[in-house]
Amino acid sequence: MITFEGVTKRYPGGTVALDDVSLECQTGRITVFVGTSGGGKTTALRTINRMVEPTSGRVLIDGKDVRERKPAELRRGIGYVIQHAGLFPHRTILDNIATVPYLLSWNKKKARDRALELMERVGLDPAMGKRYPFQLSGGQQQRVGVARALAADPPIMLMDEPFSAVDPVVRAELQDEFLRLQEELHKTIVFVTHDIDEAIKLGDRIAVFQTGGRLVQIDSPENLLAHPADDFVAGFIGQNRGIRTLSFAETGGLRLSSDTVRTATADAADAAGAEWVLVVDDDRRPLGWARPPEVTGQLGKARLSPVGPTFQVGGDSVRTALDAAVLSPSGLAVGVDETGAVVGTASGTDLLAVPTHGRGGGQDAPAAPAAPEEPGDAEEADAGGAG
Ligand SMILES: Nc1ncnc2c1ncn2[C@@H]1O[C@H](COP(=O)(O)OP(=O)(O)OP(=O)(O)O)[C@@H](O)[C@H]1O
Repeated sequence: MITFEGVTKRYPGGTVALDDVSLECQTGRITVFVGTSGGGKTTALRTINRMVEPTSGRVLIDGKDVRERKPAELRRGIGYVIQHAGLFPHRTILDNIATVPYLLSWNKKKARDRALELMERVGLDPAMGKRYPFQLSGGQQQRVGVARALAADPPIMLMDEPFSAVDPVVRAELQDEFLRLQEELHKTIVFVTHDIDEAIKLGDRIAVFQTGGRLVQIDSPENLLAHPADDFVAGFIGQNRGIRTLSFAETGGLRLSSDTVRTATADAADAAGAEWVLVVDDDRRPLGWARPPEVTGQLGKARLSPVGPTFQVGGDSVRTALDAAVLSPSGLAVGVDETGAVVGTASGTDLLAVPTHGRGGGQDAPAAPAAPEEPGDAEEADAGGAG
């Protein structure tokens, strides 16, 4: 657990980057810092590994003040990933990943074996190990950055906009793989982003910072969407709040209808009353939508409209199912099981009747307003270090 206790940071010149921030980052979970530009997210992140020293207040890791530990030793136990990866340009990919193991005096073979293992873990071909950073794409460089941060298996990872510099498709891939990796590794992760969608996708908890370094709300994504603490948070989350809330509603309990489902060999007369029927093969795989009033003979012989996106019952959220309904020619979403066989269909109204409930995690009190203080004179510590 990482604990911020009344942390304030005033830079020389008077800028208040953090204003009496108190919060907890739970062990083994992802806490995301979001908010306006200049809201203090990066400053907050860097107080954890002592790249920034607070003017007042304390940061504790598992109850111990980080100031009791030497910065270099502290940082070896904390992975750090930044935008553009920050790789050493004149070192090979393998040596970049092995940076911290080398610092820890592992022998060269062990360090390189670990680097190779991590390349596979983050989805990189180990053959790339001999290349230099400039010979990799932006997305590949970010993967190297993640591998490097994981090299010494630190329990904590600090990630400062790690996926911001890549295009949206690569970004979504990196996010998905990051979540898969976290399911295996259970690191305590603090992740900075300015992108609320990224925060909602990745965060177990989201901390929203406002200009002036004020923590406005820390909450689960569901609660943040459902109960923004104030107009600032509501505005920051933006429109589509209701639709986004549906990302957390599960389709497992949905009652699906089979009334509209027919096999390809069925006769159109059998579905005469229906405006649309979903035609399926013998394994109940969806083939397409037919309009019985316009079809004579076997349904499978009719001109079928494409099924469009489907949703996996119990696996996908109501938001995905609703998207499938909107894009379906019939207005009905097609629910399938894990083999792709049709379970049944649901209308938009059926889907919206599903209760949305949280994944857990109560609403914390927002940070108290700052007490006025004299400007501090703490200087920023060494801002380098890849560990
Ligand atoms: N070394 C520094 N010296 C003086 N002021 C600083 C320093 N670093 C940051 N600041 C100021 O502190 C405030 C918070 O900066 P910080 O980088 O933490 O914000 P942020 O929320 O991460 O912003 P962004 O989303 O734009 O990266 C800003 O006003 C910034 O200009």
